[in-house]
Amino acid sequence: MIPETFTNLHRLHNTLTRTLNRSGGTFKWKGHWFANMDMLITTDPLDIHHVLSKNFSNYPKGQKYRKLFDIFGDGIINLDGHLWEIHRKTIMSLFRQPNFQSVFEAVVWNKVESGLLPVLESISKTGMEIDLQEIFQRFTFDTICKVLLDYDPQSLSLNFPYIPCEKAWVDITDGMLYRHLIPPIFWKVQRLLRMGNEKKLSDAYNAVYHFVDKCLARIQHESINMESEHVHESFGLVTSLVTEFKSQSGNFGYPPKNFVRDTIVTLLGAGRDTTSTTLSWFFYLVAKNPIVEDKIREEIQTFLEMKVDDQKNWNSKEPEILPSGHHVSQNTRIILYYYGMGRMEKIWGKDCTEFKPERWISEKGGIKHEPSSKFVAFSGGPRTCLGKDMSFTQLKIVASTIIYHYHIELVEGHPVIPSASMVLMMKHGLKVRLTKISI
Ligand code: HEM
Repeated sequence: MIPETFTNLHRLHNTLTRTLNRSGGTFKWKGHWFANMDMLITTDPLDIHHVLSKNFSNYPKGQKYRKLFDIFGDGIINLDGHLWEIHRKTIMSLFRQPNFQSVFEAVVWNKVESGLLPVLESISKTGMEIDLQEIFQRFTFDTICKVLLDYDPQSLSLNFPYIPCEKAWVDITDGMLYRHLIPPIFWKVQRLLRMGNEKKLSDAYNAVYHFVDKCLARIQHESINMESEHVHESFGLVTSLVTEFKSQSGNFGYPPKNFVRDTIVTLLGAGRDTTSTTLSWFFYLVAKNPIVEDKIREEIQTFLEMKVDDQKNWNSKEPEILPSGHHVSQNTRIILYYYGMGRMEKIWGKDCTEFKPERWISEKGGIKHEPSSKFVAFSGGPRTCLGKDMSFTQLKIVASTIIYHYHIELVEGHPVIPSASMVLMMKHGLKVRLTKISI
């Protein structure tokens, strides 16, 4: 049953969403006794608010989560309690440094000019089809590496170089989901024997660690050989990470072993496929709705003339009853089902599956904001995504650059379906043809 579920994940999502729509948004699933995997799947905004915000302290991620996402080690995504608080404050204060946003913007613009536009220009001239998803994965990999590690691997170049760490993330996000779908005992045995999905994961982990360790060794080497007053200017993030950890942790003292590596790997993982996948689905929808493409282009033009935005697991520490009336205990794995949430008639109305960007625009013409318990793409409560602003910067710059310069046409007959991965990438990529717009 599991391998079939895995290969037909998009059908599973559709069936699950239909069932949730019929059952009022939440249902409980009793797993096999040997798997110890009872599940409560919910799309109910009140339950989501309860778990993520109101009774946050009763829903730590726990050891099970940490074992599933072992690639991130002691990175923020795996932590609970006091250590999580320190990591959160540390990363927040780095991302909120006065010049951080402008440095990030500069990195993104630079990649647009040195990588994205030359590649699109060259491909559009030949009239060949391209996989836009791959372009976005390479783009976001280069920018996140540059910001975190002060190193641009230039994976988005005309010769499309093979960089093991860049490719490894696809195996990691697929493999993580596989671990979620099978009883833990199975993947643990596979890991012990280094076979199947676990062999692939282990190779992918090694590729990531090798890349990150090499970059960190270079930073360390260069910082030793540099005049102390220049260290901060060049290697801001890694150096500041340790300094900031010490200041945030008070008497906690020195960062744990592997602190820098785990943090960098976590931020690489958090920052790459999330943004590239968002861009891929955005362009898929835009290409299917040319009127929207035209409207966006018109807006960019006006703007320029004037010179002037998955799913998660939680366990309950103490048994309790959720707002939807469902009882949860320590053995209930709670799935906050984000895919289904975006398709719930109860939340968004009968037209919830139609592409209507205007639903996000208020009567006065501004952006209509929804509470994070309803629009949960960036999570909510104390664990809200820390890279939301970064990803919006990147999404806006890339989307407007491409729409301004090119008309996008989907390659007919190419199947666009979600892959079996933690971040819902497109299984076969997004094959398109580009036509240059004469400006
Ligand atoms: C469209 C892009 C993005 C989406 C949809 C997104 C979504 C999310 C979600 C759903 C979570 C909660 C995960 C969980 O609790 O298990 C999260 C957490 C997080 N995200 Fe993002 N993210 C995006 C981009 C980024 C970027 C670019 C970064 C920065 C490099 C980033 C950094 C983080 C961090 C550090 C956390 C952990 C917060 C915590 O546990 O306190 N994200 N993100």
